[in-house]
Amino acid sequence: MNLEQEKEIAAKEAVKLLRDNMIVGLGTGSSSFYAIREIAKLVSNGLKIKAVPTSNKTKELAEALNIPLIDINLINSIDITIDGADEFTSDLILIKGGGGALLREKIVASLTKQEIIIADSSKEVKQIGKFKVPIEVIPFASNYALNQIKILNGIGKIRMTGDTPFKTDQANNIIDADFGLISDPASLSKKLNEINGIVGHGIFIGLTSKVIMGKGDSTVIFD
Ligand SMILES: O=C[C@H](O)[C@H](O)[C@H](O)COP(=O)(O)O
Repeated sequence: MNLEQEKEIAAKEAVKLLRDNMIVGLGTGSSSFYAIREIAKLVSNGLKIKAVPTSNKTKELAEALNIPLIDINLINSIDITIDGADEFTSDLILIKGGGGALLREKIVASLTKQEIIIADSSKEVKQIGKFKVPIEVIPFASNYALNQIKILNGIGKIRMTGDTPFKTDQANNIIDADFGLISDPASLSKKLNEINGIVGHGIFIGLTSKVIMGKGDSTVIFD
């Protein structure tokens, strides 16, 4: 079983939680895309949902697959979201944002009653931090934020696409920051939130209901 198959197995398990009339958050990334494909099949077989995408890429995919969407500003809560992660611990602390979608993902997760994370078995860690923390910053504050990250003992680098800075859906920059293994994610999360110009970061704490991890040809649940 390879990691792609594990993502797919986890995605298939997660979509079993969908019911008629739910508002469903759609994650971003390769694991989420397996789930979106499964959701499209259920919709074409009559499942009645409305979906909120976490990125422009996911929105395009959902539209192409005829999944009905709803504007996030017309709703006050989301019943269930299926999203991926770059790292997770057994106590449901995550790093997200490898694809740059962390800000909308965090907002959607904050509105969500049941946040389901799907992952392959390579994403499980004892302590987060091997994967660099993605941090979204307004371009005006990029250098300031890099210096503030240094004060927090992190080494930040602006994410590039070739020769130009990667741009998020909000036209912001991403700083990928190496803090080593993070012993106190809550404290780091709070400190990053306090830096002016940083609009979001990829440490997710207290937002996840359940991780469904594909392992071999079955799933392991963390909740
Ligand atoms: O910005 C991207 C998201 O946080 C993804 O959910 C995360 O990077 C995991 O992506 P993948 O499922 O492709 O490993």
